[in-house]
Amino acid sequence: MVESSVLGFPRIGAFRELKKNTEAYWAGKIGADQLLAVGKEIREKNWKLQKEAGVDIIPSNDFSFYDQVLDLSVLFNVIPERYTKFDLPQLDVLFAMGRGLQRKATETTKAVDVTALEMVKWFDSNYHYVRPTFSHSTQFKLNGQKPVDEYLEAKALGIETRPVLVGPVSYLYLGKPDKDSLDLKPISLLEKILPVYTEILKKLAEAGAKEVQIDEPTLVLDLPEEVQAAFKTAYETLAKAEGLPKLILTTYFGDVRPNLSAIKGLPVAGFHFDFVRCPEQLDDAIALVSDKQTLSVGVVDGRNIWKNDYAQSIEFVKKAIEKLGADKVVVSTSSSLLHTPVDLENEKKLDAEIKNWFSFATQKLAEVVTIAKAVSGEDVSAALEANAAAIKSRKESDLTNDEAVKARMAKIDKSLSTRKSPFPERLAKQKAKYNLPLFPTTTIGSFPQTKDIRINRNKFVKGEITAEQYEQFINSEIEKVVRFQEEVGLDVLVHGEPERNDMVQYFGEQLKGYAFTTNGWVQSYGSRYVRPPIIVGDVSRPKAMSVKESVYAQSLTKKPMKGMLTGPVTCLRWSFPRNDVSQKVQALQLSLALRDEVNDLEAAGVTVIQVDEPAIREGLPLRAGQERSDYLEWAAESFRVATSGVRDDTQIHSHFCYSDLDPNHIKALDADVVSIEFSKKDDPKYIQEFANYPNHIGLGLFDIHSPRIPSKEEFVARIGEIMKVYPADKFWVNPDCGLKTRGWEETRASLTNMVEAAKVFREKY
Ligand SMILES: Nc1nc2c(c(=O)[nH]1)N[C@@H](CNc1ccc(C(=O)N[C@@H](CCC(=O)N[C@@H](CCC(=O)N[C@@H](CCC(=O)O)C(=O)O)C(=O)O)C(=O)O)cc1)CN2
Ligand code: MET
Ligand SMILES: [Zn+2]
Repeated sequence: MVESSVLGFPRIGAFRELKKNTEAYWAGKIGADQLLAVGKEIREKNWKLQKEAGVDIIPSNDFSFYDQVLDLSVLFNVIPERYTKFDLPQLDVLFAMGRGLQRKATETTKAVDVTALEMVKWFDSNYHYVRPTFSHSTQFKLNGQKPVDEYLEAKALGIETRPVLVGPVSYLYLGKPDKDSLDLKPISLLEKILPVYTEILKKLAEAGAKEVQIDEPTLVLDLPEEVQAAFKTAYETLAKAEGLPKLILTTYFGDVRPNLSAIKGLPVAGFHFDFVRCPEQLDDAIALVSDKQTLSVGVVDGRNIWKNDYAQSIEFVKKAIEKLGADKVVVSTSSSLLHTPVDLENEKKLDAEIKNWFSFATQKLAEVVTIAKAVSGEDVSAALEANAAAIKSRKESDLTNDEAVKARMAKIDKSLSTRKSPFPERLAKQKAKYNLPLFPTTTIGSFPQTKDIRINRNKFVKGEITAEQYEQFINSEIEKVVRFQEEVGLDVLVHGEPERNDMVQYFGEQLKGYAFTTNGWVQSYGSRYVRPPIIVGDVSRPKAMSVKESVYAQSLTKKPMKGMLTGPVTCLRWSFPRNDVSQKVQALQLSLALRDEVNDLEAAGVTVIQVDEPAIREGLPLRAGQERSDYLEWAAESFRVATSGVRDDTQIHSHFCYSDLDPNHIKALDADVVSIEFSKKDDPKYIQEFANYPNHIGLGLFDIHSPRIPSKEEFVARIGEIMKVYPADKFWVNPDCGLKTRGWEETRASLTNMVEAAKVFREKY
């Protein structure tokens, strides 16, 4: 009998219970006990759901109140000193590391003021992890035993689970040195961290765990030699320790082949590979596995929502069984299901035909179980027939093909992706037109999405207020934001995006070729979730999407107003994409739709236009090579197709966040001004790299994930530091990213301080 396994299940709850309670806890509305109880309930539900679906290998320790990598940092005491000096309870230390904490002293507690750790993209997904931050003084030791507690919790429910841990090499390699230890290479800490891994693994074994899923996703990256070598050191050391559970070395999101020599012959009990992302690695994976090891075959997609093609998966798994034998093969999800919505059954508004093409996390449980049964020779013919019919229905549907879009795509050429003049000429015309001061100040687009805004939108969606009432409400929000910016003294204004539920979903909802969910939430970071819209067919724009709001905002002020759009690559990356058409084709279709929008904005008098591409780095293929250079080409081309239909004196802005960027990649977009997240970038080398960026640039000056307010002096110090290497006449002053997750009070205070700091430099230069 071939076993089925799941690498991780969404932890947000079917109706965002985790978000609601976490935020209530932060607001002081519920206590820690209640939050902990909610976590426990979610875990129990998830385990039971998997058990009832018939999954053989069920994960534990896939739950987290914020992020699984941050959990490990707390567990291993990788906690910079600045978080430990306030005597906070451990849960609050964890949240302070994740999102910063600033609060006044009370009679019983000290004042706290600490910024968050850096948050970065989890590989090429829209999930973000909190980057482990090491210093020379880091002392590894166990703080508690979360993985053991959760294993025992499941066991008490009568459910045997397989705990999940990020492995030592990936954990170190995904980290970075703290500001006080910039010369430290995290991987050099391997020997020091292995004892705590040994200790927690031993405790798991003592609690009864037979096997542990040890995630080493960095194996799908191009790794420096010392990191490759670290696998041998790590896993041979762990194998020597006595009384440890079996380890399943788990990789996902890509191709492991270039690193096979690093893991060949390692003393582990088995390997997991992602064959959805890279089916071509099957033969090598089979060859890697010794007769004592197992191969977990990831064929059910943890990153997308399309129904599994059973016929194809069964044939695939059978190839592994033929070579290795049924007892050596496990059928699995490709990665954790964290990246998919919880349950398709909670979608009440999806068109029935389209809904039948989808599978969310709960449905995927049945998929791994059915495939495992099928390859074990059990009769699952009814499920196979229904599946084949759904796959066929999608292939043949008229909903996916649009001849007009295809005809327009065929006509894309160089003229469509080149601005009329090179940057220096455009710059001269833009300077004359906008006459901005040195160190111009601006924001990235969104202003606080208050409860009031969400409630009004919710009423509108439910039909409790009319379209006119809603429009009036949005207009009053726009006016408030415009007046606020004038008052604070910002130079280039925004309308604040109050009409948008999300920067991608909002456009998806207006584009043809898309489907969207009402409850398909996926965790993006901490308590922030998204409902990625789903690209089901060829994409086009039936009518203008953002012109009305931007024109209204511009009508309220003499200062330049930025039109605000989400770029083609980001629309693609933050949607669930089609898997029957290339990403390039989907991005170019989106770029044509956006080009029309950009041109309409210009024609309506909105002539500073920001086209955000925060996901451009995330889309970069994980390994260097042909696929990566192709991506860089088509990603930049799509941006330019969207933005190059405008006059020279129309100023195109773009914005990027959450990644280590390469200025050369950004250069290819040829935007006039870019703003990038920067406040957590401490490495002077990185600042230097951006000093050579040819067009104008705003290096983000404060972290917008944290409610913390930087003082004017802090801004002055930071700008001063950057000015040591940076040409003053190219520098814009702005936050890291949009302010939608912030409250008004912090927003007002931070922006006031930021503008005051800009004035200091205007006088100086
Ligand atoms: N797609 C996407 N990816 C991104 C980003 C982004 O902005 N969008 N930013 C970066 C960081 N990631 C982020 C992801 C989400 C959020 C975020 O703010 N999400 C909101 C939800 C946004 C949303 O869809 N809001 C809807 C629904 C809001 C809602 O919950 N409404 C209530 C009703 C109103 C109420 O009582 O509050 C309900 O449905 O129950 C709306 O405004 O209309 C949240 O989790 O709170 C921010 C950053 C990278 N990736
Ligand atoms: N314009 C968007 C905003 O300000 C850009 C966000 S990038 C994640 O929210
Ligand atoms: Zn951003």
